[in-house]
Amino acid sequence: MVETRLIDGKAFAEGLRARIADEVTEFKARTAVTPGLAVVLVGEDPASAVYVRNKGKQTVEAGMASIEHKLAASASQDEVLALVRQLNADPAVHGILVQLPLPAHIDAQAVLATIDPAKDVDGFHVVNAGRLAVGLDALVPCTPLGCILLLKHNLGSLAGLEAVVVGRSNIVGKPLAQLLLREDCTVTIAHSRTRDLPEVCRRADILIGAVGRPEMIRGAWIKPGATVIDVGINRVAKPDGGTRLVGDVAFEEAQGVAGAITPVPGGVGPMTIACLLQNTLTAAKRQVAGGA
Ligand SMILES: Nc1nc(=O)c2c([nH]1)NC[C@@H]1CN(c3ccc(C(=O)N[C@@H](CCC(=O)O)C(=O)O)cc3)C=[N+]21
Ligand SMILES: [Mg+2]
Repeated sequence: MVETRLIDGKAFAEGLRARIADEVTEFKARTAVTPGLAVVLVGEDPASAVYVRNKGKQTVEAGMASIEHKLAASASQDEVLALVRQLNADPAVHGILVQLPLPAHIDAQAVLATIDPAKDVDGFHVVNAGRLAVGLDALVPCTPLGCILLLKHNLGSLAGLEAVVVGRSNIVGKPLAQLLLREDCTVTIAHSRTRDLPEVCRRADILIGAVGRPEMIRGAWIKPGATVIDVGINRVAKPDGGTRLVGDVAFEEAQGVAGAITPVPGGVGPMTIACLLQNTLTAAKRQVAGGA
C-alpha cells in the first residue's frame, strides 16, 4: 500500500489565475489594451453550462473582458460563420472560443477552420494542431496544457517516464500525447479498441484518463506509485435521485495504489479554465503592438 497524494488542481489553478491577473494588470498599464475573450455558445448543452458560468466570472476576475454571444440552437451554419468572422475582425477580441459540441446541423470543423489561428485560444484550429505537432510555437489546447502543468508541478522532469493516455480525441488525447512527447515521455495512446487495456495501463508511470466514461479505469489497472490524471467529468445518477460528478478513473479504488491522483471535481477542470485565461493573455500579447 502506498499513501496516495491528492493533486489539488483547484488550488493550483487559483494560484495560476492570480499570477495571470498580475500579468494582465501589467499588460494593461503598458499597452492601454484590455485582453478580450469572446465565447460563442450555440444552443443549450448541459455539459457546457458549468463551464460557461465559471469561465465568464474568472475571465473578469483576471482583469480581462468577457464577451458572450449566445445563438439559438436553430442558428444556421452561415450565421455562426458570420459571427466568427466578425470576431476575427474585432480588435477588442484577442481570443475566440466556440463552445463544443455544436448542434448536429453545424459542421464543427468548418467553424473551427474559420477562427483566426492567432485568436484560437482553444488550440483546435488545424494550424495550431500542426504547429504543436512539429514543435513550433502554438496556442495549445487548455485541458492538455493544464495536465502538463500539474504533472510538472508534482513530478518535476517527466523525461523518460512511460505515459499512457487513454482516449484519442482531438481536444485532449492527441494534443496531450504531443505535449508529453515534448517533455520526453515515452507515450502510448490507448482507446476503446486497444487490446488488453488493463495491461497497457499498468505500464504507465503517468496514467491519463480521457475517455469520457465514468470510472472505467479500475484500481487494478494502475501501477503502484503511478501519477494519475483524471480528465473525465461525468455526471452520473446517485441512488437517492440526485447526480454527482465522477471521473474516468475509479477514484476510491485508486487509493493506496496510485502515488498521486487528481480528484473530480477540483482537479483538471479548474486548470482548463486557468489555461484558457493564460492562452487569452498569450494571444493578446502577440496581437497588440508592444504587448510581448
Ligand atoms: N470549445 C470548447 N472548449 C472547452 O474547453 C470546452 C468546451 N468547448 N465545451 C465543454 C467542455 C467542458 N469543459 C469544462 C471545463 C472546466 C470545468 C470545470 O471547471 N469543472 C469544475 C467544476 C465542476 C462542477 O462543480 O460542476 C471541476 O472539475 O472542478 C468543466 C468543464 C470545457 N469544455
Ligand atoms: Mg475513444
